[in-house]
Amino acid sequence: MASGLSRFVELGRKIVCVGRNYSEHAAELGNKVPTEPVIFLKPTTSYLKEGNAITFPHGSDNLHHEVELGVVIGKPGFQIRESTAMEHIGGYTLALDMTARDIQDKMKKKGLPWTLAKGFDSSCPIGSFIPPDKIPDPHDIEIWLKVNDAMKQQGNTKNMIFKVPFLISFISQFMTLETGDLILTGTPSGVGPVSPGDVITCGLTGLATMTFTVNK
Ligand SMILES: CC(=O)CC(=O)C(=O)O
Ligand SMILES: [Mg+2]
Repeated sequence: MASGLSRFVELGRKIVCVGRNYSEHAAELGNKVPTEPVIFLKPTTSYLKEGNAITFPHGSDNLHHEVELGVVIGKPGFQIRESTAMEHIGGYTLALDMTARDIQDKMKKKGLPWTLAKGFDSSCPIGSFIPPDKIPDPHDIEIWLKVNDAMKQQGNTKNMIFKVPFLISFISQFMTLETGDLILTGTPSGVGPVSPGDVITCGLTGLATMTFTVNK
């Protein structure tokens, strides 16, 4: 039986994303700090493993990097209480929420969903599986991203507005969380564009790094 990362990728479960979960990132894009989590989904076809290239989606000239802590669900649940939410975590991963910012801006202006801006093939590069015992507290991790060796994002998960147990509880009020589901917990500030040929390297300090190239 497959284990760890291969297990959650092979299961191909849903990707639930949290937006605007760091106040300095909400501000840099001119968004208000949310009073409840902003949630959206990526399809399972957006997963990308290391060794494969991130590809610009159709119609976009402004593709942004967003580095995020990913939480892998290890035990299914519906309407999970915040007090027991940590029991549902099977592990963690490093992830990118690649975003076609031009498409997203157009959709935001029209009040339409962000699906095409966030859910294109290769929009969810992920790193290796991190067992839960390696992260006793998901709210004390340095998270960073470089483009071609230039540091672009440097944050700490302690600055999340909505913490992981709250997010698990909130999301599961609406949809069942299944084993292998991945929750992307939002990005710190410093998001910005990438170009074809760029190399993105990112990490959770002391825990994980990963590298992806960008293709047109
Ligand atoms: C503005 C966004 O794209 C929201 C998002 O994904 C985030 O991580 O914040
Ligand atoms: Mg994001």
